[in-house]
Amino acid sequence: MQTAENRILAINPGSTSTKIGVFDDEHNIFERVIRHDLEDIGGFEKVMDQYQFRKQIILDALDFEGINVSKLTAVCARGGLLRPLEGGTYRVNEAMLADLKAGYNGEHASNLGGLIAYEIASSLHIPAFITDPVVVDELDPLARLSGLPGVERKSIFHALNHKAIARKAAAAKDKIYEEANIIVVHLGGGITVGAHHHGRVIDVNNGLSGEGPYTPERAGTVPAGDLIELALTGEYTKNQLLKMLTTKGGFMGYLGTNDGRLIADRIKKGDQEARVIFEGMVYQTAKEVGAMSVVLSGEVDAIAVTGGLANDELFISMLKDRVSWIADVLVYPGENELRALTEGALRVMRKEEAAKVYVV
Ligand SMILES: Nc1ncnc2c1ncn2[C@@H]1O[C@H](COP(=O)(O)OP(=O)(O)OP(=O)(O)O)[C@@H](O)[C@H]1O
Ligand SMILES: CCCC(=O)O
Repeated sequence: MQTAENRILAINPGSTSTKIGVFDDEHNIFERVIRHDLEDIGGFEKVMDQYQFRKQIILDALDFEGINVSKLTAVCARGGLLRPLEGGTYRVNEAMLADLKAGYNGEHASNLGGLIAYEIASSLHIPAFITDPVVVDELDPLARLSGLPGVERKSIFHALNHKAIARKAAAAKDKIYEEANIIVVHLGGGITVGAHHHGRVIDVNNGLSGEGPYTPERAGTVPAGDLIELALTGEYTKNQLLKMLTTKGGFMGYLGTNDGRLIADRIKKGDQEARVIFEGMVYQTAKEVGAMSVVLSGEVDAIAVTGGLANDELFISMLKDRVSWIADVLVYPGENELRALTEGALRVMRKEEAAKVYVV
C-alpha cells in the first residue's frame, strides 16, 4: 500500500459538539463526534473557558484510538470570529491567536479551533491552519444596511459547510458553483440561510448574534424594543444577555435541551408543546428561505439543506411543504466540514495554493 504524504488532524468545535478527524491524505482513518450537553459545558461562563476541556477531550480521543500524533504533518481547524476576510486557508499566526483569544468579533465555539490547533501543532513543530472561518464576508453593499446608522449587518455563518454544500448542489443541477444561484440552509446548533449568487454569499443571516430563525440553542431575531427593555432591567450582565441569545434560546429556552433527537422522541410520544416549538423553528427557517429567494430575484437553482437537523425527517418534510414551490429542495444531512478542512490544509501542504496571511 502506498504511504500517505500527509496526515492531517481536523478539528471542528461546534456549539453543541466537538468533531475531530484524522486523514492520511484524503483517506479518513478516524472520525469522532463528541456531543456536549448542558452538564458538560453549561458551567463555563465564556466559550474561551472551555479551552482546556475541549483540548483534553480531543487528545484523549486520539489516545484512546491509538493514533500516533507524532506522524501528523499539519492540524487544520474551523476558525472563529476574526475580522471579516475572504475565503481560503490561513496559517494560524500571532495576530490571529490574539484576535481569537480576545473574541474580536464575539464568542463562538470555533474561536477555540485555531487556538487548539496551534497548541497541538506547535508541540509537534508542524503548521496549524484554519479554512473558511465563520467570518467569510461576501455581502452585497445593500445587504450590509441595517436601517440604523452606526449598526452594520455582519456576515457570520457556517461558511465552510455552506460553500462545500453549495458546490454539491450546483453540480447536482449540472452547473458550476460560479454560475448557479443556491439557497443554503445550515441546520446546526446555529441556523444560517444564505443566498449564494454565482459563487458569492451575497446575503446571509448573522447566525450568532440575533438574526434569523431560532435554533436548537439560539434565540435568532428578537423584537429589538423588548430586548432593550430586558437589557435595562439591570438584572443581567452583558455576558449573561449574550449567553441568553446564543445558548439559552430556541429549543434550549423553550424545552430545556438543545438536542434535536430528544425533541423528535418527545414529539413521537405525543408531546404537543415540543411539536409547536419544533414547528415554529421550521416556520422561521422557511421565512428566511423566502427572504433569500427574493434576494436572488426568484432565480433559484436549488435549496440545499444541511447540518445535523437535516437528519430529521419531520423537519425536512415540514420545511419542504413550505418552500418547495421556490425550487427543488436537496438534502445533505450532517456536514462534511472535517473533510473540507483537510482538503484546505492539503492544498497548502501540496503547494497547490499559498496559505493566506491573517493581518490586522
Ligand atoms: N440524526 C439526527 N436526528 C435529529 N437531530 C439531529 C441528528 N443529529 C444531530 N441532530 C441535532 O441537530 C442539531 C445540530 O447538531 P450539529 O451537530 O449539526 O450542530 P453543531 O455542529 O454542534 O453546531 P453548528 O453546526 O452550528 O456548528 C442538534 O440539535 C442535534 O441534536
Ligand atoms: C457559524 C455562526 C453561526 C452560528 O454558530 O450560529
